Amino acid sequence: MTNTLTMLEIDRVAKRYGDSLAVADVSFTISKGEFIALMGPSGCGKTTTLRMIAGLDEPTGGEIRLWGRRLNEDAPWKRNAPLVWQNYALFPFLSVRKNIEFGLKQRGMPIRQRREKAFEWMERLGIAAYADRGIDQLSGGQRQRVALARALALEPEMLLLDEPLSALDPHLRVRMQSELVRLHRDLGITFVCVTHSHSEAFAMANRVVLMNEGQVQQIGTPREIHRRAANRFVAEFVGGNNLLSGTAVDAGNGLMRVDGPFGSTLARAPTDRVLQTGAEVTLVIAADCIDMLPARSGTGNEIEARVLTLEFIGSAVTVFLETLGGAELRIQRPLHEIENSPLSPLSPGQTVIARWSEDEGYFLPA
Ligand SMILES: Nc1ncnc2c1ncn2[C@@H]1O[C@H](COP(=O)(O)OP(=O)(O)OP(=O)(O)O)[C@@H](O)[C@H]1O
Repeated sequence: MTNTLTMLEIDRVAKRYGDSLAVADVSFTISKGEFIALMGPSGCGKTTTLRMIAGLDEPTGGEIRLWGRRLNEDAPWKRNAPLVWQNYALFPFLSVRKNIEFGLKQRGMPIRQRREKAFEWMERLGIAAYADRGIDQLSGGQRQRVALARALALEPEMLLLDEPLSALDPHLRVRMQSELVRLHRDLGITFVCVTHSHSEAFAMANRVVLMNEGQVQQIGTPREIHRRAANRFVAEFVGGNNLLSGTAVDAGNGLMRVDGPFGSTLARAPTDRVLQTGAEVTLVIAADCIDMLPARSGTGNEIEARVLTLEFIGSAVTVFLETLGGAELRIQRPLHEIENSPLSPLSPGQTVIARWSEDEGYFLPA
């Protein structure tokens, strides 16, 4: 169904190269003003999907519609007004200003006007001081800003970005992430960004399209994907999840007991299907939903476990535990919480109680 805000429709789109199917039947819609991330592992078909949206590749099946109008056979230059591809290489022999002016010149904008426009965008992206420098005299972050200014100067309705931050060092990448989010918010342009990094996708996008092997695995807000993975692939790809395999034991009251090497745990029974007693199931519990206590509190699921290792990631700590039955559990907590816990100083070999409530876990589809 097309609603008034639906800008772009990717409708059962496929792309075949000889015998191999790079994109196999992908459907999703993009509303005006959204920041969409196309995310997935290498080779999943995300770049091919973006290239088809840009008109750089023609689909071998399905239809792409912009504001309800079929785009499949339109050459990129015909789409240029609404859709702009950000990743074309910069011209190394032209100055920053001339790089930004280039597309405007191609569109026939008079010299005075395109000077003004280029200046406006250089100011906006903080690169006006380098206007007359050559591209090879710029840092990676500055080049990234030039590429953005050049694309945005064309005033697109939709900006298409393919791994825009991949060439930057980690520190700069995080800064550019915030900058892209701010630009998106200030400009109201629709952004579609390909990335293989879930932290990047989740930090920037309103909605994430997660792909694998040429197919969409899940579409949702970062929170939805984090809190309710649609399948095993998603639960594993986004990281930070515990996948507990066990046997369902009927428990009643909307709860289901699951027994496995981690012990015995209760979770809300799924509402969309009936789980038979004895069925092999996989429960997902996000690492940040598990607490660590020095002793049992008598509420929720409580499993005794031994600390294996601790991993410090900025202000968060991932603690790897082993249960008495030999299952591995991971827990993610803020560093200050670990430091101020009665368990502090937490160290390998220590015994703790891992605790989570019955509402935290959910079952993967069979
Ligand atoms: N021009 C081409 N000819 C043949 N096969 C291709 C072509 N372009 C892409 N493919 C194949 O299609 C599949 C999807 O490629 P695509 O570039 O879309 O993946 P991706 O998810 O963007 O991966 P990456 O993150 O590595 O860029 C891959 O198996 C790739 O080898």
